[in-house]
Amino acid sequence: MANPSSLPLHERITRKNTIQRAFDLILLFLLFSLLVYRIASLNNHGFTWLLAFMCESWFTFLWLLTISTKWNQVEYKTYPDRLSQRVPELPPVDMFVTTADPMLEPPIITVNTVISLLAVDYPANKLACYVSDDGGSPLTFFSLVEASKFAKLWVPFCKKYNIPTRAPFRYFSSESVSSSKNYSSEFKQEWKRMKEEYDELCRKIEEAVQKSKPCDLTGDFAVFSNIERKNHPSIIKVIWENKEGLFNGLPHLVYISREKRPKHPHHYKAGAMNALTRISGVMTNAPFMLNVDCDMFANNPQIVFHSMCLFLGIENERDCAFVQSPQIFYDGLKDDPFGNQYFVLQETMSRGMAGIQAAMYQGTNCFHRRKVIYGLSPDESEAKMRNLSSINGTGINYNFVTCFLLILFSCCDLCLHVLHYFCLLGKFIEKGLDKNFGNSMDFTKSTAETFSGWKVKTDRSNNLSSFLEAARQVAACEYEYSTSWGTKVGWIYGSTTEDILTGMKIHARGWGSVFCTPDPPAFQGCAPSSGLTTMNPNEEMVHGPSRNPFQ
Ligand SMILES: O=c1ccn([C@@H]2O[C@H](COP(=O)(O)OP(=O)(O)O[C@H]3O[C@H](CO)[C@@H](O)[C@H](O)[C@H]3O)[C@@H](O)[C@H]2O)c(=O)[nH]1
Ligand SMILES: [Mn+2]
Repeated sequence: MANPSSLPLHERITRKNTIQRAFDLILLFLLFSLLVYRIASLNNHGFTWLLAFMCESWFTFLWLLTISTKWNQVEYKTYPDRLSQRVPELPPVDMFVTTADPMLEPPIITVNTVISLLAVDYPANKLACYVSDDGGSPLTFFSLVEASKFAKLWVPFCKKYNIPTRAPFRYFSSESVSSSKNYSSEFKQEWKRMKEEYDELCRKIEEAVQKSKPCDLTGDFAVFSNIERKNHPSIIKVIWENKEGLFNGLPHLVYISREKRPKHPHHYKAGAMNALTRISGVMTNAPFMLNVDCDMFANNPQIVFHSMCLFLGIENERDCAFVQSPQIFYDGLKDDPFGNQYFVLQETMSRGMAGIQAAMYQGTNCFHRRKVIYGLSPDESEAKMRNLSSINGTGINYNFVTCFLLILFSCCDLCLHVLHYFCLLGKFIEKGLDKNFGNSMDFTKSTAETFSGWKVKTDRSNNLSSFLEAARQVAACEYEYSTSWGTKVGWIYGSTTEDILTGMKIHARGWGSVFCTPDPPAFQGCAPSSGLTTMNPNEEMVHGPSRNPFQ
């Protein structure tokens, strides 16, 4: 039997699509025959023949592109069970959820997404969930506070009984255990309690939705009094902190509403993602970041493990800047009359693109390497790791004065620490990195950690609240001025489809990416129920990038 520690974490399997390829080639042959026929008889016909020839040439060109995106479809099979043998310590992951309007995106949906993330099978002390609320709404904050209370019961229940669906609204809509004989009476009792607790949570949120204010705006809620949606300071609240760093506890949960002022552009979702990146950088600074829309819950509790099999198992880091999972919708209409499931896009094109070089970034259901979002190319990343990791004391290029000081103070731990810190920052400022990322010392320091491959590390252990002031600073609307946020760093501005621009920019730097399709599906969302609501995002997707092609 093979040694378990030498088994691969994933396999790349090429799909057999011989019949499909044969059909595609026959069609291509027919198209070329038509073009040849047009050219051959062009003289006998007039301008209309030429026009038809031009149109058909364009169509043939598009057909060639379509074939090439579908030609080499690949699938990645992941083996999460092997992770514990191969990786002694799993890396932390910061999870981002964005919401913008509690009326259009009901808080109970956002809450379910958040709960499903808090309950994933991954060491809880390696996870932090950040919720960005562009609505600046006390209702969203109230719902999250209540959700965190419910999650303290729900998460242990899910882990104890290995519950397959961890978004409670989905779980309770499909499972009814009271009449079934297959369950133990202990489970039935706990299930009943969970159901009651969840119903209570729904009731509280529903009540809050009906009122003009969800509760008295005092205490933690006082910041929400007298603010407008588009005119308020940064609001950052640590709702729950896994202070003891419990492996089986509840991950950190942080509420964020970045500063908004009428005269400052906020850049929609891309702006929210960049604020989330900076705030999480200051607070937990995990090397991997997951981003989901508020209506996309984690459907496969093992999804973080699956993604880690790809990130950590890939031979060459440059082949995996991000791990994208498809957007799949539950309870879709039979035969998908409005095309909500994007079957061709998800099933053939995305797998085909992954086979050529890289899966597309779809804006949600995606894990990124933090350093990729910071704008590094694969070559720069390798160079920086070599260069900056040396600051940690192994082969550092200290000058004479520093060496003298080092010897002088070597008996004093504190002085060494301070010296080390200034060397690190000095190197950053010398390289101009602070100009790209803005002038927050805490954030600059966290970027240095990211670039060094976490060989230099600040002890942030479980003291999120002490970073609140720094977090507010990087959430301010003026923070990005004269920096590279939105152009070279972070999510790219200037398009309604920030995902396509950001993904293309990452690929243009030389990174590849991977399409992750575990069973059951990684994430699921709520499908639009009418044709018109489907057409909106489709129109955005098709026209978004071309509205600003030079970004
Ligand atoms: O100012 C804003 C606007 C939107 N959002 C959030 O961005 C997400 C996506 O916005 P939505 O209007 O729902 O767009 P969709 O068309 O449903 O989303 C698809 O298309 C977007 C643009 O291409 C991608 O960003 C999304 O990830 C992708 O799911 C949602 O969570 C919103 O809450 C913000 O946080 N701030
Ligand atoms: Mn949406």
